Amino acid sequence: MHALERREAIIVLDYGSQYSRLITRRIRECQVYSELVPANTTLEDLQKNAHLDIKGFIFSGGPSSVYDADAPLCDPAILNSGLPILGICYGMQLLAQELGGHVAPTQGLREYGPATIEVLPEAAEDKQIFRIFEGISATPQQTDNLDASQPEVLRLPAWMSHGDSVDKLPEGFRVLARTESNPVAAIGDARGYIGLQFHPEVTHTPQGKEIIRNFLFRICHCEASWTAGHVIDEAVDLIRQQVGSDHVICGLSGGVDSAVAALLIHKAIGDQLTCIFVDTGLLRAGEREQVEETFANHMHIPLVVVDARQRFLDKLANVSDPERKRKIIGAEFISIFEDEAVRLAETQENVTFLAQGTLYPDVIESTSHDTATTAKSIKSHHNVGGLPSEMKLKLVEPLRMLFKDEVREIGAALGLPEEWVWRHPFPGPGLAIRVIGAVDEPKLKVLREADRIVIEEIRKAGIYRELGQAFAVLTPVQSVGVMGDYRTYAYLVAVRAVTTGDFMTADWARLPDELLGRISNRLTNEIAEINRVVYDITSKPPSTIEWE
Ligand SMILES: Nc1ncnc2c1ncn2[C@@H]1O[C@H](COP(=O)(O)OP(=O)(O)OP(=O)(O)O)[C@@H](O)[C@H]1O
Ligand SMILES: O=c1[nH]c(=O)c2[nH+]cn([C@@H]3O[C@H](COP(=O)(O)O)[C@@H](O)[C@H]3O)c2[nH]1
Ligand SMILES: NC(=O)CC[C@H](N)C(=O)O
Ligand SMILES: [Mg+2]
Repeated sequence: MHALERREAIIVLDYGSQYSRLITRRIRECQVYSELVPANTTLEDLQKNAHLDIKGFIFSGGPSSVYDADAPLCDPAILNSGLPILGICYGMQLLAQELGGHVAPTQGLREYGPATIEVLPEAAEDKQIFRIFEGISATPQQTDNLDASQPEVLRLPAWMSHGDSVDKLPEGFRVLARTESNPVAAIGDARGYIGLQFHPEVTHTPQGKEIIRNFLFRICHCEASWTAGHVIDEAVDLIRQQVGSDHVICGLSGGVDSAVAALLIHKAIGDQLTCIFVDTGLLRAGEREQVEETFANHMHIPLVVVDARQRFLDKLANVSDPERKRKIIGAEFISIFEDEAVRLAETQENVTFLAQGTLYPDVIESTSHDTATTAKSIKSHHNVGGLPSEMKLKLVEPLRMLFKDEVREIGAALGLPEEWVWRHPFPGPGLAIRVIGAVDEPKLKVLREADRIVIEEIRKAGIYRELGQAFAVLTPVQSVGVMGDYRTYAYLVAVRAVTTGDFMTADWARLPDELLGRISNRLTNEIAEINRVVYDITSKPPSTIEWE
């Protein structure tokens, strides 16, 4: 076992919630180290990890019901460890049942989505138990909606997703909050056992992060000391351990993720690294030149540029199914990396690793490759679910457990130029998944031009940084127009701009009318193949950010 530095940790037991890893991520945002482990992990297993100084546990939500015969439980030694435990949703129900309470299907309304919890004023009487809500208040906006005749009740918006409820408390517990339809929305006892029926880890529970902070700092007495510097040191250690003296090639795309992956690997193994940038022909206007120039100026790592434009176009000819496109592109990338590894092997020994800037959202939406979860597959991101089943190179993915904003923070700490840190993500399959349907060079040309105009106008309006992503989509729809008294029959382009923090959920951006007008004007005036422009006003969910 590698000797990692011993650090305070909160262990999250995963009962299968979509949000399990969001919990660990929220904890890390509070600068406390956290690990997600399968629900059947025992205290003894955990104690074998010398680097963990466990300060408390969180039981996640999950799809099961605790009274089912096959419901996942927890190691009794964890319950008896004397360490604080926060149970969320299923986790609260489990905690309640295992400590002698009772859980049953909810009488009356089940709760899915937004709800309002009322923190009971009498709960504040016992300061020890009330620590989880200490110092929490409604925002002025939330207070505006309050009933003035009941000023003492603290009402907070919260995200709910449950059909079971705790109907009998374990001994020593008291109810801390309720909702209109559920008398037990939060419970606690003096030892630091807390149950929340709502999800504090999602952004739809605005005070959720404060509640998690209370658990970490007031109940578990953690110190806020886990920083980007630690994450870097640890990643560097793990890379050295995994790679040894072998040579790594790193797929570099010009995006922030692969740049940060390359910097981390370079820090770990120096000149055992070669970066490879593939010109897929599916890139945006000027992108190749830009990547070459920025890389030469800022990174001191050898870069190989592969011109694979024709290869990709040939493979994609007449393919219109989005999943097939993604799989073809994923396989082509790998085949190119393997060819390059062979070429490099003429001058380097043991070229055995391929590094990618894969992030957690790529992993979770692609498949349940992540052993600790059972989430459903949405689309095959080319670098995860789109990978061929047999690969000659072994993967190094130092960012696989992180979210975009965490990667940006690490990039900044590693000295990546700000311009690069804040670049909008651009998917590896590139314009191929923004030309809806079959891809060919004439369509790519139209879209490349459209994309350039959209981004140019957004930068001019000074709102590039505020947006998570912005781009144009070339639809296969053609419609009738009139230009200079002529009839036109040309393409419909959709403009998409979203705001998001972690790219797991996103909202459509409320772009100013004038900006939308200018974009529409320029697209139709400057590109003959376009005579109609629409703006995409769907959030994710139910849509995704990309159209394919
Ligand atoms: N043109 C390319 N050449 C080489 N590798 C690429 C290319 N495009 C994508 N990749 C590889 O696929 C991975 C995933 O791509 P993805 O677009 O998610 O990440 P990124 O480009 O590094 O960052 P961002 O999400 O900010 O665009 C990259 O980290 C990189 O390893
Ligand atoms: O490297 C990538 N390979 C892919 O196959 C891929 N598909 C989507 N994306 C990017 O992932 C984020 C979420 O996108 P979706 O909401 O469309 O799933 C957004 O930032 C997308 O641009 C990809 N990135
Ligand atoms: N999201 C959850 O954790 C749900 C827990 C439990 N299955 C319920 O419906 O109440
Ligand atoms: Mg990219």
